[in-house]
Amino acid sequence: MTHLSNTSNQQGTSPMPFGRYTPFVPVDVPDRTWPTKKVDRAPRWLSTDLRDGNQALIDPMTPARKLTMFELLVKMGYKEIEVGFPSASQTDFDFVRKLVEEDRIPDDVQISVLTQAREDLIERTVDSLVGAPRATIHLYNATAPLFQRVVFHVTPDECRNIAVRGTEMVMKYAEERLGGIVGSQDFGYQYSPEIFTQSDTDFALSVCEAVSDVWQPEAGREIILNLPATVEMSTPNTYADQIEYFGRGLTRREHSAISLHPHNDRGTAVAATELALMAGADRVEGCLFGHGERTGNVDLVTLAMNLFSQGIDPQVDLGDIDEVRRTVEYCTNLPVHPRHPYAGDLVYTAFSGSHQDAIKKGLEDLDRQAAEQGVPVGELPWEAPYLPIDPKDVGRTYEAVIRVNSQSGKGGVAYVLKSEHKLDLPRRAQIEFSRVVQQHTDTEGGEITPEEIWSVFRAEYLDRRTPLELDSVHTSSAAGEKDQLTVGVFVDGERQELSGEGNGPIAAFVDAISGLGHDVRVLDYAEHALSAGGDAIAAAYVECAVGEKVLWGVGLDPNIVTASLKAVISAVNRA
Ligand SMILES: CC(=O)SCCNC(=O)CCNC(=O)[C@H](O)C(C)(C)COP(=O)(O)OP(=O)(O)OC[C@H]1O[C@@H](n2cnc3c(N)ncnc32)[C@H](O)[C@@H]1OP(=O)(O)O
Ligand SMILES: CC(C)C(=O)C(=O)O
Repeated sequence: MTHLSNTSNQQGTSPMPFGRYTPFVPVDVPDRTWPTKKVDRAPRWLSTDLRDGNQALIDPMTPARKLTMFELLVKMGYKEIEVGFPSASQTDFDFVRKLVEEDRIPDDVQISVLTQAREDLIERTVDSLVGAPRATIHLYNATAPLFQRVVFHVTPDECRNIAVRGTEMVMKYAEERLGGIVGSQDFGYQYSPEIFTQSDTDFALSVCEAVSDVWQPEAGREIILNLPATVEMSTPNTYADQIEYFGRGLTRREHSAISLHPHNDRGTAVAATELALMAGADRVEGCLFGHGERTGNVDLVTLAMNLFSQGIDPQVDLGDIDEVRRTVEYCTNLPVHPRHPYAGDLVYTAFSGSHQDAIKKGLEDLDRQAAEQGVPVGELPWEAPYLPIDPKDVGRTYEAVIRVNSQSGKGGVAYVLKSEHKLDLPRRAQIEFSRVVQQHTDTEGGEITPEEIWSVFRAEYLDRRTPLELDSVHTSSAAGEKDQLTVGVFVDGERQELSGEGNGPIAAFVDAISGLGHDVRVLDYAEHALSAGGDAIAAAYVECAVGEKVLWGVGLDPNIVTASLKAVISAVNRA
């Protein structure tokens, strides 16, 4: 048995055998220009959900699920859709036939089908397209030295020849079976030097040139040269260098679309794609939510939303991102991660206190600006702490933006009370109540839902009945004189009538209950209506010193005076 010894490094011996791995050797482009370029429009998109995405599923999609996915992609606005590998299985072949025979391909959509460079497979592939209004045939063979040596047992020339022969066969069968329409405006051809990232870039270029020599691209007869990062090999900049280098060396550039097909082995497919677009690529192939072989293809949703968040039209509709996610989850039978950019369950949610505080302030600031300018918030430029886009723009709501657990502070709790119950607690009351909630989360653990926050709030401030409960209130005041007040209160369940006087009803009430031995001083007071209109409920917040303790009370009542007195009672009962 071979035993791998640990590898030494400068620090000593590592438990990881890193010495087995060879650093990637990038193509040399010292005068690269892409780092200063900007992406200012969406590329041409091709969704390969029904091919690369489907071939990598534990349970490949049933025909019904394939159709659901196709319809989703069309509805979202994808104009190029790879619908399968018709020579792989009867299911794939039949699916293409279904689209063609049932006339399901909209006029502005180009389907695409993939084949290896093998005659029997090419013939079958072309047959699947008979009667199609338009389509692209996509041929591939691997150009990397490892594949030439280990998989195909060919020399570089023989490898190039596989691509050339394959292209000739596509043209031959298309002439025969499709009436010579391949190469017309509507029937296209695509070639991929598979494993482009691991290939010698000059060699991959020479194979593409040889394929183009056969195809003879010209105006109205484009060739798509698709340069896959079949396996992502290195940092995103190295892919961008390969793409710029390839584009510079390519002849007939104006009749060739340079296409990207990135995979995500290193977790940087999105970045690699964005840099490669800066390096001059025209087109991107990927899958919704990054499905596909191993770690997946580049994620089309993230790419599109990244453009959107920079003020660029993504050319696809993600206005109901949850619906897109649900459909993809149904078709693939795989869940989308809760932290998936833009679409995950948790990505518009803040749990931690300082984030919640900043988001709450940001959303309030937008509300204020909207009110000042008399426009809906949706018409204002988006700017909010911690939220790169407005969740509403993808059909998500603010409701779930802030969730509360033991990491949360006053901002989150206050946001929940305000958004769910219209209670706008004064700052010190927020701090006080967030400590109450903190005690709850520390004891119970986990998240506390808005319903639980409300029930803790009620129990703490609104529902205490002892020692005092207000039953009736009668006030009288004359100009220049102190307020006179008579109240009926239950004292530990027993009704009593009390009277007091003071500068205002609260002072008169404090005076009235002082006879019961309650030493109360009012330190701060705030009130607001919970809603507009004559029958609105008022909320009163009173900060009191009750004996030695300083604490808040809250009262709700249609009558503002009664609400204030209830707030004082709330503080006394809490004390
Ligand atoms: C990176 C990618 O995602 S590429 C797309 C990959 N997707 C798929 O493979 C899914 C669909 N494929 C299939 O169902 C099958 O591979 C089929 C039906 C197309 C072919 O099946 P089989 O005939 O059994 O061949 P198999 O899958 O084992 O392919 C290997 C053979 O094809 C050759 N081959 C592989 N790729 C290519 C290619 N692009 N062009 C020409 N020959 C190729 C291999 O060298 C090997 O040949 P050998 O048997 O002489 O050694
Ligand atoms: C066939 C090619 C484009 C492919 O799927 C890949 O290289 O990942």
